[in-house]
Amino acid sequence: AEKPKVVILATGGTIAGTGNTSTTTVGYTAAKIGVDALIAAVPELSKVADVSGEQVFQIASESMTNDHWLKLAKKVNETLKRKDVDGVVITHGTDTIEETAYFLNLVVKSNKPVVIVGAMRPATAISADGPINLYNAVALAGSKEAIGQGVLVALNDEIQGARDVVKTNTMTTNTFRSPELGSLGYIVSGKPNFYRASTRKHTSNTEFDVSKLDSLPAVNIAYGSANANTLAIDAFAAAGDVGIVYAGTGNGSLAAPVRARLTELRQKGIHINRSSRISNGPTIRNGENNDDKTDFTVADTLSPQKARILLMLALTKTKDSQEIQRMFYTY
Ligand SMILES: NC(=O)C[C@H](N)C(=O)O
Repeated sequence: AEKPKVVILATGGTIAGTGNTSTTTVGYTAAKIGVDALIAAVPELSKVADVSGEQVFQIASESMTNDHWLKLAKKVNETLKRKDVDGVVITHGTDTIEETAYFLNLVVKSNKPVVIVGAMRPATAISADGPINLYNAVALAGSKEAIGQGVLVALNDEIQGARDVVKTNTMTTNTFRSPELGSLGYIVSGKPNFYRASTRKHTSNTEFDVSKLDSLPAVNIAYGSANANTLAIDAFAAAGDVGIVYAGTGNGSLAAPVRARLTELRQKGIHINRSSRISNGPTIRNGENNDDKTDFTVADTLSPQKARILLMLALTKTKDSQEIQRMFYTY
């Protein structure tokens, strides 16, 4: 049978990183190796797909920006439109992999597989995880099973959905988890096994279109703690942010002075989304906070960093809080 055609779009990260010695697993340099060398290091790729590579960026993913995302999304959409392409793999740093995955999950206009992959150990390390992760990602991107599943993250033999995946450990290779809601499946000897699917809309079924956008609305995240003050949110408002995601304590709860100032900022037209600094459970509307009265929205189970993405995209479509809240329950 003919092999699937998979394009690897490389963006940098530790998967393309090099250290001084084979035992260097911290203090290495990310984003050093080009896409051709990444592919050449895994000759087994040719068993599962016809692969070609393209270097899109060469950065550590902590430096990923909205502009990078818009360029990458356009590149992915362009690539997936090609009749001679069955799926795309994106190599990426792990620090913001979950954010890029969720952004693409909302703006890719295709049912063809998109798989994002990274590594926790640099390419030069003993037992580097990059090569097996890349092999699994290519196998997944070329599979029939991955069609229509939304953007997927594949590391450590696991398949995670873009919406729910989180980096949960700063250094281990099993860092990617979808806490409580669960991973989607496993890749066993290059064969994907799916056990569940996301019920939230994604890719071809969203209302977002970035094809004509060259920037995204300014939205930043402020973080709640004991002794919270309004310095960060005041600075965001002064800088012209049109939205603020507040990573509140507990169920997105807000310290009294923070709540008062956010209420004023909402009245001035800035959109306020309550999320939680807790990594599990939904931020619920109208709990201790009367969101109907303050006209805030809540993030549901999205982390603050993913709520920022959805709020930016929502603000490209509407300024209406009820509409935005609907989107938070849809995607
Ligand atoms: N493991 C990694 O890829 C971390 C690196 N700082 C990055 O995100 O690019």
